[in-house]
Amino acid sequence: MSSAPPLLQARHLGRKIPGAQQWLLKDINLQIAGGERLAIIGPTGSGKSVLLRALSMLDPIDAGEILWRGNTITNADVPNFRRQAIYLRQRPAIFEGTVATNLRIAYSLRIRGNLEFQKRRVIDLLIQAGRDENFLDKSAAELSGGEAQITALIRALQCDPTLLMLDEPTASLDPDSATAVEQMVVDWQQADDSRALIWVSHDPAQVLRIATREFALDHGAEKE
Ligand SMILES: Nc1ncnc2c1ncn2[C@@H]1O[C@H](COP(=O)(O)OP(=O)(O)OP(=O)(O)O)[C@@H](O)[C@H]1O
Repeated sequence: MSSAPPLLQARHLGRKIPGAQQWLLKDINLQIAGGERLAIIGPTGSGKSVLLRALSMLDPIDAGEILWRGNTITNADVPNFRRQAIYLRQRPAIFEGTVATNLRIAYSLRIRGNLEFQKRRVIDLLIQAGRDENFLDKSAAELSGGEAQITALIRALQCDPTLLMLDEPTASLDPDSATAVEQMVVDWQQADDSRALIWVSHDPAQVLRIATREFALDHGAEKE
């Protein structure tokens, strides 16, 4: 029986403080396959965000390698990787205009040129996140932190990634909104078993609700 390589894999991954010798991440080995929802957990300052940024190829690494579907990701592979693996930081980038402008903007990016804005699907996602169609006309400048997170998340989901990497996506949401957003993301993953999710969280109750597996960090290394 042949087994497919994992979607994303880190082998002996290390990252130092830029310009210094001190390690931020040390000898990280992890992998995630389609169908999985991996929670990265650990105390404040343990390196969760640094790890997610490294895995999403946003920061250079100083040791080891990152593989996508079994192949090391080279600079030339990054656009293709970004089409399939979307990373969302805790405070998302929001552009001028309305929420709708922000959702349409994903399609103006060359790497996603074959996709079209699907209003019905967007409205369904908004409803799932506890908003409605009127939210599309809201000025982006007036969005709260939590509303910006919802906007960025829906912008990512409508791009049909294979892997979604989320850094505390509910950090600015009230408990009800957070639960709704958790369910929206879990539903997205469960709709297709080739999809996978990495979710940084420091909330054990949330991890129990969303994750199929955990990866615990402590001082930049996997917790024993
Ligand atoms: N570029 C950098 N230069 C120096 N130190 C850094 C750099 N980036 C991150 N750090 C440090 O690395 C440690 C881990 O940071 P990180 O943001 O990954 O923590 P975290 O586990 O996500 O914490 P939190 O739960 O508070 O979000 C912190 O001590 C942080 O100050």
